[in-house]
Amino acid sequence: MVLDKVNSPDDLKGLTLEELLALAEEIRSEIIRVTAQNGGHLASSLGAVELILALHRVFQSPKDRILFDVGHQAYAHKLITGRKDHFHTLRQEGGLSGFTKVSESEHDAITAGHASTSLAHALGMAIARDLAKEDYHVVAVIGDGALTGGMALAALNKIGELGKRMLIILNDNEMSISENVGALNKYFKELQIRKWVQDAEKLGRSILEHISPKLFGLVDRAKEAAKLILHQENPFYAWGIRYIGPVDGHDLKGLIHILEHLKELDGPTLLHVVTKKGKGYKVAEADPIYWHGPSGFDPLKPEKVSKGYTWSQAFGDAVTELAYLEPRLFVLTPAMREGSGLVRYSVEHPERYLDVGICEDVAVTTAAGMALRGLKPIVAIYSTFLQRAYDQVIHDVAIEALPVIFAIDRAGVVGADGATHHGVFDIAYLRTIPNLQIAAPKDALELRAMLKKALEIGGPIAIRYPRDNVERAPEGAWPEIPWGRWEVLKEGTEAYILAFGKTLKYALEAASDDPRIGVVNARFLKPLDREMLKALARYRLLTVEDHQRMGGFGSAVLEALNEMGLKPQVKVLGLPDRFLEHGSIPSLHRQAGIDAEGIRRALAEMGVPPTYER
Ligand SMILES: CC(=O)c1sc(CCOP(=O)(O)OP(=O)(O)O)c(C)[n+]1Cc1cnc(C)nc1N
Ligand SMILES: [Mg+2]
Repeated sequence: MVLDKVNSPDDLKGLTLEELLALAEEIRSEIIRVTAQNGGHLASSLGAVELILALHRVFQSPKDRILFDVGHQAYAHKLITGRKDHFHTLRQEGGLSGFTKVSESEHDAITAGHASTSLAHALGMAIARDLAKEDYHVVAVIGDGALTGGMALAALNKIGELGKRMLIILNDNEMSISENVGALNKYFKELQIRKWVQDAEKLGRSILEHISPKLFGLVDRAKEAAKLILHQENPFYAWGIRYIGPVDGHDLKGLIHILEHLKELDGPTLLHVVTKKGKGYKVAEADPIYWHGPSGFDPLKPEKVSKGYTWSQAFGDAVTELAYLEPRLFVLTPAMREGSGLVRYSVEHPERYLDVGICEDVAVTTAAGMALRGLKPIVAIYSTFLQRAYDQVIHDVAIEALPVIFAIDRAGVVGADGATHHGVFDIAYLRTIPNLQIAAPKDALELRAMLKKALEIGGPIAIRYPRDNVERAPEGAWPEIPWGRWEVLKEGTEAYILAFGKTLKYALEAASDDPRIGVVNARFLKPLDREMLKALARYRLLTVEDHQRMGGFGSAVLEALNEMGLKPQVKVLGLPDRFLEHGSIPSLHRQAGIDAEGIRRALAEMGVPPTYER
């Protein structure tokens, strides 16, 4: 195997083209093999194999810095940068991260996971390089989806103005997780269709075959002039960035050739490569949406597997039905149609559905604009990605108490995607915002009740729910819910567990048949149910949440007790003040002590030990 000979990118330099092509196929097989057992970002990584080999052939990592936006497409990069013997641990507890991670390898230029960060990182690195009068290349690989993010477009604006030497590789596969959106995306498609651009490209390259790279700049300038004369208003020119392409992102020889030339150029250059998401694996090429992130499959007989009925689907079903009852309802997603359970809704209500691209800030403020003009928008968004729109929640929604609902999916630890994706800060970053209410349903029925009530009462409301399966609620069921009121699920004589959201199941398990332990579904965090809290203050109280301990639900309870002048014995269970890495959700909960065992331990520490050894 050629891969056996590759322990660092330097080992690529001595390989023949045939060996490189063979290596690409070996890498594809290894990516399929390991993703089949561990799950992971299969289609994106298969589509970037040739590009990554060409980059590491031409540039000298780690001296040259090669950045991968989102970092989910970088499995080939991991395999050729000394991690092939650990690749089987991908996304497993204690194993390799599923994204690039600075602390994992000197070849990982950035810690990624959230989209659209690579260009600003690259700008910063180029400035630092030039200030230190050092000499290395900065190369940023960014997907067409990630390029829809405002951070990326704003960074381009600055990069063009400063004219720093760097190479931006636009990996255009016309896909985000769903089909990509946006005017730029439409323009790229047009570019690929305009045969003459490709012919001009081929002409330019064939001339280069016979002349020295030095003149490449001339040809490049000539092409620029040609494009300008032909009114080829290429947005990158407006940004002051040299645009080259589109070129075939799977033509290894051609990529090496053009990268050799581009590395000689000064100033910022964007190379537009066209790739096929899922390249080299038929099922993934045919359905890059499902195979973007499969959770595991038989590599010889790859079939889609159902993950069971999820909270995301429960949300999708509820809003799809609600839209028939409430004509002003409008649902927005920042590029997460499938993940947020909105496929059915987008088909049944296309005129009241909007995928804004990977720009959560735009999603929230667009919703604010809609609310100001009479609509009732719901922003369907992962907890971790809502972090990208914090100011918009405050400035554009909460100050005017607009009727925007935040359906916060993936609230809590999310498992194999790890620290960049755990949704464990939203309570802390939302609960201090005036006018904004926060709730967490215990099941799909309560989710339906909360969504319907939230539409009726208006005002910004955040409803958070976990990455988990949930029992399906009957279609048409719209139970009433006493807004702001908690629910006692089990009476107790000595202590009460106040559980918020997902941890309720652990609380019921821990209390099980122990008459001393009561359990409360503390489903409203803002407003807290102060009346019930006051009534329970004569017991020992244990709060538990799938969220950072600091600033979470428990903090809110402590503050409320303090304001009411009540001083019961209280213990707060939550996630520790560190980043939890990737691993299985139950294992991460166990490590954090918020599972049933952890709750029992906490109760014992409070003087209410289990009635018998378990
Ligand atoms: C992994 C993850 O969380 C991905 S990968 C991905 C699509 C990226 O499309 P791109 O065209 O850049 O790459 P491609 O897959 O190669 O086509 C999204 C939207 N997400 C979720 C997401 C949402 N929002 C933000 C801020 N970051 C991320 N990572
Ligand atoms: Mg893409």
